[in-house]
Amino acid sequence: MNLRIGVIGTGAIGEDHIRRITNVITGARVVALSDLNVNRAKNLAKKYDVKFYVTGEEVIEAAEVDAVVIASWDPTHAQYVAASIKAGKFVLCEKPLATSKEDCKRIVEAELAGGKQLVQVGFMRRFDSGYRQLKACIESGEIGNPLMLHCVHRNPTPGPKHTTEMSIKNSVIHEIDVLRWLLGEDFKTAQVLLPKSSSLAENGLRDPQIVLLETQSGVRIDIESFVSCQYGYDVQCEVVGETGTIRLPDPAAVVMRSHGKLSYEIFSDWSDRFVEAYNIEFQQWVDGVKLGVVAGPTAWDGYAACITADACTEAREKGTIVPITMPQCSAFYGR
Ligand SMILES: NC(=O)C1=CN([C@@H]2O[C@H](COP(=O)(O)OP(=O)(O)OC[C@H]3O[C@@H](n4cnc5c(N)ncnc54)[C@H](O)[C@@H]3O)[C@@H](O)[C@H]2O)C=CC1
Ligand SMILES: O=C1[C@@H](O)[C@H](O)[C@@H](O)[C@H](O)[C@H]1O
Repeated sequence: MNLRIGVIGTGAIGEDHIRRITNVITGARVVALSDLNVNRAKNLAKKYDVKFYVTGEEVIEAAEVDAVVIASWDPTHAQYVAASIKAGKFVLCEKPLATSKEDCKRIVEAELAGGKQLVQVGFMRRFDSGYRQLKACIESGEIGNPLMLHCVHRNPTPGPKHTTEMSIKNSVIHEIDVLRWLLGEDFKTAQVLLPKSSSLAENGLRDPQIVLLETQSGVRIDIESFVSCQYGYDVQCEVVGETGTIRLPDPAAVVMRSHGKLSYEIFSDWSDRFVEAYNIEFQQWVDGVKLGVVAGPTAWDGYAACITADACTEAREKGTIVPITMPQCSAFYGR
């Protein structure tokens, strides 16, 4: 039987997820949706023949909704995740789980109190075949212990309300999660360096930024965040180990020799670059929910990422290295 899904937030990725659930994956269908942008949401409801609700809470509480997808703006996630837990429904919340560690902590506590894992966070890079290959290679011991990671996260242009803080809490949060998963350990310090800002970064945005993280075992990581790089969407990751290095592969692309140049296309945003990862993420989420389990990054992972992102914000504001204190993870989250 199809899992009946309610979607909250039908902007860029919300619409893409509706398309994905309807046309790409199996075992689920969208039955309800809601968005502050009523016209857009109603048009989508009509296109996909699903019920429109005025509020996200109504979607969560609707009798016909088995599970919820949250794809509204970052600061709205915490309230909808909390309402989903209260309603006892599985929920896939786009990243970040919340915009502060305090909100994440409340979510973790509510889930613990309910006694059942219901929350998955949309850290889809864990499902990307390139990152999976990196993880398998690290775990094989082929390059020895990882010592340093060099990462790049570039977007052509930022969204209309993008802030200096969001470069980390909305964007670099992907690296924070996927590197924590890749290395199997938490971080112990954060520092943020602010190079000369691009003249194309508007409204006082500090861009680029360099995030420096140190893991508990001493692995050093640098992440370049550049949200107005202009030329395309570019995600890179190199792991330097004791006996070799490995690098995240770019997605397969046609190589062109023409007009005296050798070239291949660079994607313009996340939706194409990680399309396979989103598809796998959603298929596994649906399959897991039907079995009554969360099959991806948990509320605890969302909490751990947010603690690290908050430390980065503090480090940028203070201009210092900030220690990261990770609370003891409950056995409930299997760690
Ligand atoms: N995993 C990933 O790679 C990606 C994740 N995201 C995340 O997905 C979320 C949505 O991002 P986009 O689609 O790019 O933004 P968007 O601005 O295109 O869409 C967000 C939608 O949420 C709606 N909304 C805002 N507050 C609401 C509320 N209280 N109730 C219902 N609807 C509300 C807005 O009207 C808008 O239509 C964000 O949290 C973002 O961080 C976005 C892009 C990629
Ligand atoms: O999650 C995403 C966006 O919200 C964010 O703004 C982008 O920087 C990321 O690359 C994308 O994956």
